[in-house]
Amino acid sequence: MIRSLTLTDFRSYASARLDVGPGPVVLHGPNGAGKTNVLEALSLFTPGKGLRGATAQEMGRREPGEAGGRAWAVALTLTGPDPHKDGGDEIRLGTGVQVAGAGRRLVRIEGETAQPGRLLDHLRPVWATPEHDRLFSDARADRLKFFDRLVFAADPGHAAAVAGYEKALRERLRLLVDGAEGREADPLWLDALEVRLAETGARATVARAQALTVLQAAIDGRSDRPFPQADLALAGETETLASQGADEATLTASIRDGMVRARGRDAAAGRSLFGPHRADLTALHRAKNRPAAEGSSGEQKALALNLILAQVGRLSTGGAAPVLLLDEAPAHLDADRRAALFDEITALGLQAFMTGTEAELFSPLQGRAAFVRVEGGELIPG
Ligand SMILES: Nc1ncnc2c1ncn2[C@@H]1O[C@H](COP(=O)(O)OP(=O)(O)OP(=O)(O)O)[C@@H](O)[C@H]1O
Repeated sequence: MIRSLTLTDFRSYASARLDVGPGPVVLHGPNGAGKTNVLEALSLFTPGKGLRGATAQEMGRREPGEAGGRAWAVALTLTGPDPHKDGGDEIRLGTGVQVAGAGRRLVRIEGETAQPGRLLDHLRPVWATPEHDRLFSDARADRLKFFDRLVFAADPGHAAAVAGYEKALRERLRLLVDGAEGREADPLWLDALEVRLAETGARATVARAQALTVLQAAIDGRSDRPFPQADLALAGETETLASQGADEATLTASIRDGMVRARGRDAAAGRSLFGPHRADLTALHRAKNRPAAEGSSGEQKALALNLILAQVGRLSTGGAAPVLLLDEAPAHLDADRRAALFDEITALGLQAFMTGTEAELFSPLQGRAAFVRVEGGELIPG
């Protein structure tokens, strides 16, 4: 459980601290006050990019006129899994850059530099942002990234498989384009890259298919809630094979084959037109029997929130505690859904950090959440 957050030269904050208890936290304040910046800081405690997908340089505080961001730090104290270990069970996590402009942020656990993947032993932030209001109708690649994040929160090996796949895909395309432009390309290297693509791609496809099954079951188990349910599917050649029960070896062979066949087309197009990176997460609004992509912002938001709540539910059953980060959650939700969301968050008994411009939007949470006013670079209780 998060006990405190400290921000140093992070985004709009010179120095700020927030102490929290076990329940939900509402961050309210005017536009540009720095509410999302707090959620972004919390989102950095998981491998990969944070909630804005920003670089380490962008996150360092800049005064007006300053060209580059400063060195910055975000620190968390957590209470560990043993509630009886009075105070001694505190864990300190930190991230940031020590030199202004550094491209890579470091992660520290108990003061020691650690692999970002180790963060998943302590905390599993899950977030929803206003961008998810168009999740199902926006770009396919963003949707796949969103889904991959849900997959690897429970299956850290998935991130490595996807990263390995993407690296090999870039190298393969470079070779193909070189070949098409008359430069010599090593055929053995091309073969080796496609073997690697087939292995990592098949592993990623299996992990996605398994996560989809678990998430769908979690969504189906939430039929008594006022949020619309989605029927999820993964679209794509390899994904269809996986949904028909093909095992990893079959998927590996099929991707390898597909890659060889796609060489000419990819070289001509200068793009990789075949493979699991082309997968898409599709959703059907069950009650309406219509594609989620056709839904209004509010409908898509409610579907995405239901998916996030299903994710949080499944992560709650084992491993490090999920922490829910909801940026502008009340926007686009009608009063009933808003109240239902707050009831769920309270019922789930987990830490949730929510932002909104008006404290009144969260009035059903009075007495159940800590309210924090964000103003002038400070985090003020109340
Ligand atoms: N690197 C930085 N250095 C200094 N200020 C920054 C930096 N990055 C962002 N900001 C400032 O942070 C503010 C935006 O903060 P944030 O997005 O958290 O606001 P918000 O309270 O969520 O607003 P809204 O209600 O509009 O979503 C802007 O004023 C922006 O100029």
